[in-house]
Amino acid sequence: MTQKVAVLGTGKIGEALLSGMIRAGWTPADLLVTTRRQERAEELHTRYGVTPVTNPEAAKIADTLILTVKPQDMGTLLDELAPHVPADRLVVSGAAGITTAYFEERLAPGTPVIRVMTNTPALVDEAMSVISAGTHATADHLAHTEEIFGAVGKTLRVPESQQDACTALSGSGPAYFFYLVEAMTDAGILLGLPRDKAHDLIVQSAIGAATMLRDSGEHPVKLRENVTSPAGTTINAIRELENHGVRAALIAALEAARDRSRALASGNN
Ligand SMILES: NC(=O)C1=CN([C@@H]2O[C@H](COP(=O)(O)OP(=O)(O)OC[C@H]3O[C@@H](n4cnc5c(N)ncnc54)[C@H](O)[C@@H]3O)[C@@H](O)[C@H]2O)C=CC1
Ligand SMILES: O=C(O)[C@@H]1CCC=N1
Repeated sequence: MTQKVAVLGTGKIGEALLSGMIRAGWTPADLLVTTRRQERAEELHTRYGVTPVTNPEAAKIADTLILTVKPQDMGTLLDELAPHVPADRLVVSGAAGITTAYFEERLAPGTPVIRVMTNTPALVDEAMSVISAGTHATADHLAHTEEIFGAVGKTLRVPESQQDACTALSGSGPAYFFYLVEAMTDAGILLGLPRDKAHDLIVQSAIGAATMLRDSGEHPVKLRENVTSPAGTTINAIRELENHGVRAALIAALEAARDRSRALASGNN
């Protein structure tokens, strides 16, 4: 039987997922989208051939509802949606912080809910999506969700108690790497390189390092030690990173992101 999937609130993450599903072979006719603005709906229809519907129509037609609005908009969406969702629909939330219990309290008793935290590399099929089942979600629901998010990268099942930490690590993770590239490019400027050349050098170094991390099987400490020659250049840079507390800053930064994810769960906007 054909499974229809609706993406409700098709912004950056919703569109990344949708486009990846189509690249992976999903039929656009089986994909529905909801948006707040009519022009956005037309744009998505023109770009992908998917069908724009209203939120209640999505609940009626689709087997799986993927909710990708901002956490702050989830309450309003659910107020509109919940009365229309039959209890046999699978509801997947892609929002930071919001718990499966939050949905279960607002949907018909027994409705299966799954919480997913993906990230923007979904745009290039390199997402990391972490998946947790709510009370009523079965192994089949988990497998179906993995199939959907597997279209845009890797998936990992985690206990829901780890979702806020995963949000801090991989959900927000790409931003830290972009920030690092931005800061290292500034360093290149300070050292007298043109910005475009500095950018290219750093980006290629990032791609090389990421590929080694993924493919070499080596621990990151070993990979870093291999770059760090006795009395060489790298150890001088590492000493400055340690002097400036960069490791502690990263730990504190990710802890702050985790705490913010927890706060979003308690409706703290
Ligand atoms: N941006 C990121 O890197 C990541 C975001 N997320 C999560 O994904 C969700 C979406 O984030 P983005 O795509 O960045 O936000 P976005 O703002 O680009 O997309 C959300 C979309 O939902 C629409 N919307 C809001 N209320 C609606 C309603 N009632 N009916 C229909 N459409 C509605 C908005 O118009 C907007 O287009 C958030 O919950 C966020 O926590 C998860 C992982 C990474
Ligand atoms: O910053 C945020 O809240 C979202 C969730 C993870 C990445 N972006």
